[in-house]
Amino acid sequence: MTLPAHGPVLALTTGEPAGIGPELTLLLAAGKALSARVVAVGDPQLLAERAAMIERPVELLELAPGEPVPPPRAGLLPVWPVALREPSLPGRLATANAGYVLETLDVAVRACLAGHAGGMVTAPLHKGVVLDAGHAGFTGHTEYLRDACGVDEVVMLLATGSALHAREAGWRGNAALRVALATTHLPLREVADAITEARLERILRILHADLQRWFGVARPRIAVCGLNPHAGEGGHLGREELDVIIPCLERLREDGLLLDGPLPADTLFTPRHLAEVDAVLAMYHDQGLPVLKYAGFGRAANITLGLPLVRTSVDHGTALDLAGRGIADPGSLCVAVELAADMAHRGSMVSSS
Ligand SMILES: NC(=O)C1=CN([C@@H]2O[C@H](COP(=O)(O)OP(=O)(O)OC[C@H]3O[C@@H](n4cnc5c(N)ncnc54)[C@H](O)[C@@H]3O)[C@@H](O)[C@H]2O)C=CC1
Ligand SMILES: NCC(=O)COP(=O)(O)O
Repeated sequence: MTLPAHGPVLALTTGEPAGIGPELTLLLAAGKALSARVVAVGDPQLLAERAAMIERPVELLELAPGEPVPPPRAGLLPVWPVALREPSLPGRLATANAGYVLETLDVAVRACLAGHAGGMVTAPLHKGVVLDAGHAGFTGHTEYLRDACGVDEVVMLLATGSALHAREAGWRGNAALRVALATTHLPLREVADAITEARLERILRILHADLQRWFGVARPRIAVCGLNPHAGEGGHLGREELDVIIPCLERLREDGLLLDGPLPADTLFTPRHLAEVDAVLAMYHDQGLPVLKYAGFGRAANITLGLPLVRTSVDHGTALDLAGRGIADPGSLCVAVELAADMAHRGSMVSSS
């Protein structure tokens, strides 16, 4: 297989139309030429309106998936059109457009699976409006893509920009951080029951394999958080560590995985401990992500591991308060695009070898 001359094609879904996704896409296209051929998936009329609103002239080029995508050029944005269900205004959510948002994801997934794109990057969607529109059980891109790709398990990993391209094993306690989650979008009340030995084993095996595959870490060392304060204090503050996490880690260590823990999350997230490991597995969303966002909000990306395609995303949400003003920071989207390009490049090298 020949590597693409102008970088891989990446499908960039433009996200919730009332949020900052469309304008971040335009800011990205208006900036310096990228190392990938980014194709926006969204409504061309919406993009033209937002470009005028934020005063960033961008030439839109409508294409169909599979048609040749020109080399990246500042000021040019190829688009695979998906029609809004109704006109959208910044900051005003409309349930009618939830189907539009999901259709952009479907178009991107199909393009990746058909080989028309080397990966997909997602601008933020609004989970609440998708649910309000009647898509019961929708909890986010991560789970939607798992189901769309027909896999049983995926892993959400967020990484700060400085950790994304770190090829060496370990990093030295600066702001570089990779945090994966054992559970993603669950009410806190349901978290403890969701942490089973079987789930933890699947998550850790995917994390181990994809740290090798995508980050080039030959022998990943993973630190695993406890669920309870002080990792359960020997069973006095909760038994999940003794009954579930420790037995799972012991079994996986027998298979050669390098796992530390379960460790108390409060002290695990300190430079001395982080310096020893390649990634941290947090037990739930708000155990791991506040630390990651403190370390690198706006300079980090979200990666879905375990999919048969490359998917990266931003580290933030729809920021309805900023939409339409042209002041949202495109930093995380840049990181997500560059990372997806890198991953797609690696993927094509693997499949060509
Ligand atoms: N990848 C995705 O699709 C994600 C979607 N979301 C969704 O976004 C919606 C809103 O979530 P929130 O918790 O309010 O988080 P949010 O990230 O949208 O906003 C939190 C704060 O960060 C600021 N902010 C966010 N992105 C920014 C940027 N690029 N530049 C400058 N400031 C920025 C906002 O103005 C706000 O003050 C929810 O429905 C949530 O589920 C949240 C995270 C990721
Ligand atoms: N906080 C991360 C987040 O909500 C990302 O969700 P997803 O839409 O990428 O699954």
